[in-house]
Amino acid sequence: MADVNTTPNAALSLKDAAFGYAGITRVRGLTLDIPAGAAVALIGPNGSGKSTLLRGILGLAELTDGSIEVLGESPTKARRHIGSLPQADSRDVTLPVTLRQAVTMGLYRSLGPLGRVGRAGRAAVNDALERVGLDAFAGRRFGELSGGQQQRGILARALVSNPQLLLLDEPFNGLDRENRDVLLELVRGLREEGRTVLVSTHDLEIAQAACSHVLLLASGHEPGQPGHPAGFGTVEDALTLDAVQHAFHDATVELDQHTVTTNREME
Ligand SMILES: Nc1ncnc2c1ncn2[C@@H]1O[C@H](COP(=O)(O)OP(=O)(O)OP(=O)(O)O)[C@@H](O)[C@H]1O
Repeated sequence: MADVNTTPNAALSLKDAAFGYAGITRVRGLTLDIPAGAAVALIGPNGSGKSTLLRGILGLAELTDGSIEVLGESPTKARRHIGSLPQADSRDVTLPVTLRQAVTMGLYRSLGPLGRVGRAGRAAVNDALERVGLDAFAGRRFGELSGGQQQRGILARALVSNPQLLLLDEPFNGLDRENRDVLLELVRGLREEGRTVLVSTHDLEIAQAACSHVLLLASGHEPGQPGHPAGFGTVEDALTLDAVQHAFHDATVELDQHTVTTNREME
């Protein structure tokens, strides 16, 4: 098991990095090393650039300034070691396939679309389904599963290739308590295995319950200006009322042992 405090390797290294689209920077000023084995909660108001940063790590948003190394490589080269769960509104859940087939698609990057899924591949699919607690649903049509089950299924697809780095974009949104607890336990388990996890969330309880580190992003001072970091460190050091208030500037924030609420942005 990797110890996040002593692991010298950075899973992710950003130096004054900025990301955006069509030459327009949407999040900037990112200088940080994320230790291998850390679970990082990515927290910030709507539009502060959380998804853009996650897409930048995948090489899907443009690096408009600075530099980035992912698992010691460029984002594109590192992609084969990354499992990702995109935000719910960008997921295609209409595929006419079973849950097992949907999860098997997570192996295609290593096999190629025409490659054969051998015994090891089938075992990996079974393991991934078991991890998210959906082995009993493997033969169901994906579209017939509940929203929470679909979300867990997509997570199984991200896990099936045994990725070193997981990027989860608001995976807890809209989940009921049962689905949320399964996911929370899973994030803890991934971290214990020494994988690195970045999870964007509006729920500070998740940061406190499952993450070792937190990266707070604030939105630009004027509409259209890029987001920027408002704090990075261990959950104990960086998840302070001051830092959260800075990230959510004009919002009223309450931070207690379990929740942070603001008068906007967070549900
Ligand atoms: N594909 C895109 N093309 C151009 N601009 C984009 C694209 N995706 C996001 N943006 C813009 O980038 C900025 C940051 O958006 P992003 O989705 O990264 O924020 P976020 O912090 O993830 O917000 P939310 O909490 O609402 O998901 C926003 O101004 C958004 O309009």
